[in-house]
Amino acid sequence: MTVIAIDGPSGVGKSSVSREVARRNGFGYLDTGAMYRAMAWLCLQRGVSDPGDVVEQIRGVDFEISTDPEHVSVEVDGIDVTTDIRSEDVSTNVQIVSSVPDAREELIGMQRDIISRVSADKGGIVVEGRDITTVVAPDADVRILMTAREDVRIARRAGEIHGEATEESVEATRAQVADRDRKDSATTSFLTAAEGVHTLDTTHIDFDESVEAVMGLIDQADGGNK
Ligand SMILES: Nc1ncnc2c1ncn2[C@@H]1O[C@H](COP(=O)(O)OP(=O)(O)OP(=O)(O)O)[C@@H](O)[C@H]1O
Ligand SMILES: Nc1ccn([C@@H]2O[C@H](COP(=O)(O)O)[C@@H](O)[C@H]2O)c(=O)n1
Repeated sequence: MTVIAIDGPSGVGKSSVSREVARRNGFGYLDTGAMYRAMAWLCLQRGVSDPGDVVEQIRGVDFEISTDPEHVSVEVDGIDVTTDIRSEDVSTNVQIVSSVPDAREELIGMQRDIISRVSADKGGIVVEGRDITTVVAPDADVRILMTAREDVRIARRAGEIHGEATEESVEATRAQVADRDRKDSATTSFLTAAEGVHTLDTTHIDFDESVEAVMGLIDQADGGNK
């Protein structure tokens, strides 16, 4: 069973690269950010923002996340929220959940259960987020911190949202990316690699090269285990 842990800031390419790496290896894929987003969606729907109440919402919810890299989906209380959790409202308010230590403990427990079950079932899993290499799966077989210069990440995200990275779209995206990283830095450490974690700087490499670099690190770890 192989566990690949990938962390990094907003827009660096964690989700897209992790999904492709999972696909190529026949592994499962877990987007932990989608879990925080789903719980934030739930709290926003119910008008809950008090930290104590946030934890209660999470404990009582019926939650499903697909770990199939070919088909990513998220359900909360039987409602498909796959698209809604990507809204600007959720993106700017996700910290109502991710900044609450008890809420994190709940989600980390769920993430560890999924990692054990799916890696046993599929032979491996690629898990991505902000605290996977350090807190959720510090014993993962391969641990990677993906980085890229902030202006490059903003241009990538702007291209994704607006179709192309024009001056206007870049400005509109800048605050979102930088703001989220600043807020997230208060609870998780994803800008510098912890001991034993590989840093993969993607500033000057494209998507395919990033995937190849992760595949190379997996091969390297496999070689070391033989
Ligand atoms: N190395 C790369 N070079 C160029 N573009 C890339 C690279 N890696 C990913 N991308 C593109 O950048 C965009 C953002 O990637 P992605 O959504 O995977 O980032 P993320 O780190 O998961 O962000 P977030 O944490 O905000 O969800 C996507 O359009 C993706 O195709
Ligand atoms: N391990 C993680 C993953 C995510 N978060 C929080 O969720 C937000 C959304 O994550 P995306 O990867 O979908 O951008 C993120 O901004 C964090 O607040 C987290 O705390 N830990």
